[in-house]
Amino acid sequence: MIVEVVDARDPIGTRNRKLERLVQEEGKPLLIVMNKADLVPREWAEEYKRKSEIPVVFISARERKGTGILRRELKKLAKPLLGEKEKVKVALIGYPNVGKSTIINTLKGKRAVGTAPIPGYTKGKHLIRLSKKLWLLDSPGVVPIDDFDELVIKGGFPADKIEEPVKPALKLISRILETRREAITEKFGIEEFENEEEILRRIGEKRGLIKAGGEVDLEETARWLLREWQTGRFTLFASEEEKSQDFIWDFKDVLEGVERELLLDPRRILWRYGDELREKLDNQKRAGVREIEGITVGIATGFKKCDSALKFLEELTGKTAIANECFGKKWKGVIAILE
Ligand SMILES: Nc1nc2c(ncn2[C@@H]2O[C@H](COP(=O)(O)OP(=O)(O)OP(=O)(O)O)[C@@H](O)[C@H]2O)c(=O)[nH]1
Repeated sequence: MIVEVVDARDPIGTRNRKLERLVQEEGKPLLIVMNKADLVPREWAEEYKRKSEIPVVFISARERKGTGILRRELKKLAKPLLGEKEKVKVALIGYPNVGKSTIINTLKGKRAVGTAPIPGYTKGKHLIRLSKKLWLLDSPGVVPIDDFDELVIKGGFPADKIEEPVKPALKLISRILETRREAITEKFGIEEFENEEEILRRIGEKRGLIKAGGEVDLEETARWLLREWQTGRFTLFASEEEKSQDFIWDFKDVLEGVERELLLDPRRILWRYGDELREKLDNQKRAGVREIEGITVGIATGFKKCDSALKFLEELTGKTAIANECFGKKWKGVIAILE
């Protein structure tokens, strides 16, 4: 089976139709995995999925979202083969830097394969067990890119090592304008412009990348922009603020319990509901807030730091935490009383 890994921000640029045709001609099952879905809005992803004639799954390997769906889809597609074969091998194929190694790590659940923002990092081959008969093969980004500027945009050549970065950066800007023009305004505050070069110059001005004579250092600016793009810090879509709205509010039960018992000391709440919360705790951000007799009780989990979880609750409620208790190992959560 073939899984074509694609960058969800640039599916047109990172899908390879020739490869897809070849796989289909061979009669092998093909699944398109749009990775880095955390960098695109959900509606956009769903629209894309609806239009595709090949099965598509959106995931964020880095945020460990959607991997359950991916596993299920792999098993579903493998089903017709599983009856007749001893072992079905799943091969991940894609351009460099689309996140193949990160996907493998996530599916395996451990840090099995090295990942790095430096393109071309994956070396050698690994077989990883997905189920008794289903095996995943990690292979390097084998899809060749002929055009150098395209190679850079797709992250196939580290931005810092490019000798002449301006041309690929201008091409990237032009690609961004084509895909989603507003991103330039949202990210850099640039509303009107003559052409790509003016955009690049103004980005340099904003970042203070100025040469000795007072002119904008276009090359440094180009490298910076390409680096932002390659590492995923520059997103075409939702800003961080919009993304933080994307929470699942499912502590209703716990909060109702808290209300019933009016246990307003967070330590006691944690003691009583700790196991339940720990069970629900993973890296998916969740939060719940409830007013109980003029006091606000809030729970948030799935954060890297307790402080961030607490800050989130404070911002959400516009109140200050007067007591809180932190919990969780890798992913942290907090339960707090806010006033
Ligand atoms: N935002 C975001 N970044 C991701 C995601 N998955 C991977 N990345 C980042 O993309 C970069 C490349 O990831 P890798 O897993 O090394 O990519 P690869 O396809 O194995 O790359 P090669 O080794 O060059 O073939 C790293 O900086 C990852 O952290 C994701 O779901 N979201």
